[in-house]
Amino acid sequence: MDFIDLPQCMGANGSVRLPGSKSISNRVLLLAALADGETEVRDLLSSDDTARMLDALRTLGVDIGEVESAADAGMPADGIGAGSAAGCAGKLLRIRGVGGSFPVREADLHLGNAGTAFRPLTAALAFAGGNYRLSGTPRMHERPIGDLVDALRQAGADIEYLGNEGYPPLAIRPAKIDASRTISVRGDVSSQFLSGLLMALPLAGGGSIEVVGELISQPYIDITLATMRRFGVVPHSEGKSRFEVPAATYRSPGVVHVEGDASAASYFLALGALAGGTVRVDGVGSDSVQGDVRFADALALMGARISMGENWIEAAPPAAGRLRGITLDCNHIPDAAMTLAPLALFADGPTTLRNIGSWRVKETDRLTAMATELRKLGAEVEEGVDYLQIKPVLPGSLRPATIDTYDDHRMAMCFSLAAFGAPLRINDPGCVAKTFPDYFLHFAALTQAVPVIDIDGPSASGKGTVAARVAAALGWNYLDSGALYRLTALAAQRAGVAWNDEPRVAAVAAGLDVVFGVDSILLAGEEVGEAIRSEEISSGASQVAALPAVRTALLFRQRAFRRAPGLVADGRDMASVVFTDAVSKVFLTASVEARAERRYKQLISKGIAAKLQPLLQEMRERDERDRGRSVAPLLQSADARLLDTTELSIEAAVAQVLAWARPLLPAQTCR
Ligand SMILES: O=C(O)C1=C[C@@H](OP(=O)(O)O)[C@@H](O)[C@H](O)C1
Ligand SMILES: C=C(OP(=O)(O)O)C(=O)O
Repeated sequence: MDFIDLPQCMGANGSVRLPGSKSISNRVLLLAALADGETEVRDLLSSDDTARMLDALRTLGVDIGEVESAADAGMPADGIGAGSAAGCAGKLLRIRGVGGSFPVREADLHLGNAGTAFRPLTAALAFAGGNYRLSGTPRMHERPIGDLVDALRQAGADIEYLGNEGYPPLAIRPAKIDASRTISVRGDVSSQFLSGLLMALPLAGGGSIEVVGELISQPYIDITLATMRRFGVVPHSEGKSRFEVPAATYRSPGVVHVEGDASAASYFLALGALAGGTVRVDGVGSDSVQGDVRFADALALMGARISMGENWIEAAPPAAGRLRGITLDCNHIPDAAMTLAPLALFADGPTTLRNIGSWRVKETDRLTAMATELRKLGAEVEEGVDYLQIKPVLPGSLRPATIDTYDDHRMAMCFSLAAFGAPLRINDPGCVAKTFPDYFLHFAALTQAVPVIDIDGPSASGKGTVAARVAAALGWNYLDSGALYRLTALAAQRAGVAWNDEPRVAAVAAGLDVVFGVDSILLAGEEVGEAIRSEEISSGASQVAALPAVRTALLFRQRAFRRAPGLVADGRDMASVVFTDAVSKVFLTASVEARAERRYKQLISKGIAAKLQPLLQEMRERDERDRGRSVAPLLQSADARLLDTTELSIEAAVAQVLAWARPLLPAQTCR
């Protein structure tokens, strides 16, 4: 399983230029493809969902060319919504419209899990007079489409379910289309059905639509109407329940500029509200056509300080105290509402997100997924049919955890925010590619991680003593990573597992039941501080540490020690593997003779019989093994400073490590 480990984050500030809006991008692509004339599309979102729409349109015979970059084109542009994301690393495309009918009349289209491709293309192709098969990911085949098919059939469309009734995949065949009678469509499962119908109706010569029952996610209909208007078709509507779509052909407006993605903005604004500084997003603002900009209102309700311009939004934490817990009907912001769930962990009281039943039929069942993963962090969560109530976690008590993301981009992005409370491992982070492939790069650039000082070195170099004292001097946490390998060796021995049995030792490492106290180490409830220091266990530790599966099993355990205000970590691969981004890296060593003598004195002082020569020999062998092992060999990282303690006192070594580190530390983490 692929994963990303996020260190606990202490602060956030800076600005992000948002990627193009997914909802606008896929609407613009479809209408530009159907229109008369050529359209230049600027700042299009480049992601899986738009790639699925582009592939489909090309398969249908639409001529789409990619041009250099938006910045190079140098032409004025009008936005869909005035707050366009100029300068964001979006694509620039030229689309030669087909003037109302796709040239390719038979095609197999794979539309991934892109609702904004699947639903509107189903509607457009139902009126296109060809033979088409539309399929998607296994999850897409679990996402309902029956209400849209029912509506299209009222106009005579010939659509067959190829799998389960009411769900993709679909077969569409040529049919006699007659949209003269009002088409009724349900809108309580997804607004994308109505959006698809609205955009397709001009292909059927126009017509009337009546929405039956409640319409969810209403602001997305405004995006649809705005995009249609931009392409020259002006529907009339009575509220959000009746629509008249004229008989008209879409006409290219020439150049279209896609504004930034308001749902993507929510993660950064939440970061600002939680951990700012101030975080600013560029590309959406008060002029945006996207309903998800109203996420900023929810943040304001929680006490965050929000400022907004036409094309930007800024968020900062409350002037005093924690965010407030809120109760909110989230029907109007179904996607951005997810971002409120991890924020609720840090509020001063419970937060209830209401009217979010549609979450159950999106990339995953988001209600259950969210509740399950929040609970892993130690939160108390109540999951209702269409609501979530989340109780906050006491400051400092969020549990480090491995978060599953269910192939849902928003789960991955939302949970990155929980790293404000604890180090996290996020599984399958690549799923963000659905709408925001670079998300984690932006997240890392905006956040300040808890600082780490790495102290690596060979055995008996004094690194443990020095590291513990540096940690005490700074008031930071301390990780003796060697102790985890020693504990693994001891636990394996006690379980009768041979130290060279890699899979079984790795399983022991993964399941270690350890509690580190100030002066104690409990293994399965038993004090083992002395037991793990024996020569036998030292040798066992060196053997199990050479097993790659054991090192992998212990990696996140070690990273979970990175808690505020800072961490001093000692070991052998802190700088090269575990905490590669440490603020200061030290390689602490001493001659092998000096180290053997130190170990000898240590043993004698504890009343343990020892001989210098065998100790020296063993230390040489251990050095050899540690240097020569294929995974994480003991070596001085290129960016680490060498500290030779052969002639140095512990006090002098501590003072040197501190003197190197102090100028590099963030101000709030220093004593
Ligand atoms: O029309 C759109 O662009 C969208 C509508 C919403 O879906 P529902 O209408 O299914 O809630 C939203 O969740 C989705 O991400 C995009
Ligand atoms: C629900 C979402 O996607 P889709 O467009 O596939 O419905 C989403 O992006 O959160």
